[in-house]
Amino acid sequence: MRAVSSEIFAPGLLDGQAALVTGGGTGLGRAAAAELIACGAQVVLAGRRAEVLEATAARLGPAATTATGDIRVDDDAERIVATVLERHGRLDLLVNNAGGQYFVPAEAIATRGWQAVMRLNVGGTTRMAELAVERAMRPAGRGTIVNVTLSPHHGLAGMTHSSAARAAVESLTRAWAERWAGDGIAVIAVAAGHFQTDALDKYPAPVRESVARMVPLQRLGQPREHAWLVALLASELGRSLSGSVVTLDGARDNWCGPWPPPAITDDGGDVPVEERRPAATR
Ligand SMILES: CCCCCCCCCCC/C=C/C(=O)SCCNC(=O)CCNC(=O)[C@H](O)C(C)(C)COP(=O)(O)OP(=O)(O)OC[C@H]1O[C@@H](n2cnc3c(N)ncnc32)[C@H](O)[C@@H]1OP(=O)(O)O
Ligand SMILES: NC(=O)C1=CN([C@@H]2O[C@H](COP(=O)(O)OP(=O)(O)OC[C@H]3O[C@@H](n4cnc5c(N)ncnc54)[C@H](OP(=O)(O)O)[C@@H]3O)[C@@H](O)[C@H]2O)C=CC1
Repeated sequence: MRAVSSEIFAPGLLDGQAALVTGGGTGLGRAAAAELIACGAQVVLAGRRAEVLEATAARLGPAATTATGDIRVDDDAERIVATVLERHGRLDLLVNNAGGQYFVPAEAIATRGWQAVMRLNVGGTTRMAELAVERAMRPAGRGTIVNVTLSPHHGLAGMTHSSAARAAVESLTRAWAERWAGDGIAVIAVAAGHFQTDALDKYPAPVRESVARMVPLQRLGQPREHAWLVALLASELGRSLSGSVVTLDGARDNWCGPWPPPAITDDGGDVPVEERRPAATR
């Protein structure tokens, strides 16, 4: 019996599927795992901290199990994928969600910091994708990989190392989609804007306090919204979206300052609208 059903998808949308969600113990990964389970999938949560994974698995119920490891370490990455196959005999969906960075001005990024961000976001994501394809998806002739990246795409002050890393992942997404199409494998990137997860607590106070104002929608994204998109991409529709970067960001990509821009607002704080020409001159 299904413990919790999806709020928006038909029951059984992902029945029989086995999914691996890296970084599945927290935030966006946990929300994605919960929605995949609500749609009928079995989910393996991967991450470095066993206790975090176990707590999430207990919360999500018997369809969730765990595999501890560091996606940057080849032996760990191999063991995580092997665990999924031993447990379920298949891997239909890899959500490459584990990733991140630290907040720092571009000119202050140390070489080791740049390398750490690249190793996690590009190296770890690449290795997990390769292993999923080699060990499970190509032999099965089918699979879907969802790579979580970052919006805005026009550069993000304080996270330029991550912007560069995620641009690389989006480029790889397009290349993999083309390369693996003949193997029945779909590859899609989800460029997440600013979402309300516990991870935001680590950012400097002025960033935390103003981040929602940088989103034209004027609020942070909710993890369940991201999770719905991941479930949709795991469905049949994901196959024809292969090679795409789907941006889920409340229009953040379209504006790079606070919204509305203070310089153009009227006394009430609203964006002014131009006057229409008189009807006779239109
Ligand atoms: C003004 C413009 C405003 C724009 C505001 C936008 C705000 C947007 C916020 C919302 C968007 C949210 C996006 C998210 O992604 S939230 C998810 C966040 N989660 C994570 O980041 C988790 C994963 N992150 C990490 O594990 C680490 O950050 C890291 C990627 C660095 C990997 O850690 P690792 O353990 O490999 O690295 P080390 O700690 O060993 O460090 C290696 C070197 O990295 C440098 N470093 C690391 N941390 C810092 C720091 N806090 N400050 C400065 N330098 C740092 C450093 O060079 C390390 O080398 P050394 O140890 O030799 O010093
Ligand atoms: N929240 C937001 O606004 C946005 C988030 N994103 C991205 O979405 C993803 C999830 O973010 P969010 O949930 O907010 O943040 P979290 O920091 O909660 O998620 C990161 C997850 O990845 C895991 N992880 C980190 N490094 C490794 C590693 N080397 N090997 C295995 N697992 C690892 C962490 O678990 P553990 O430490 O136990 O290993 C954690 O569960 C990240 O890629 C993030 O950059 C993108 C845009 C916006």
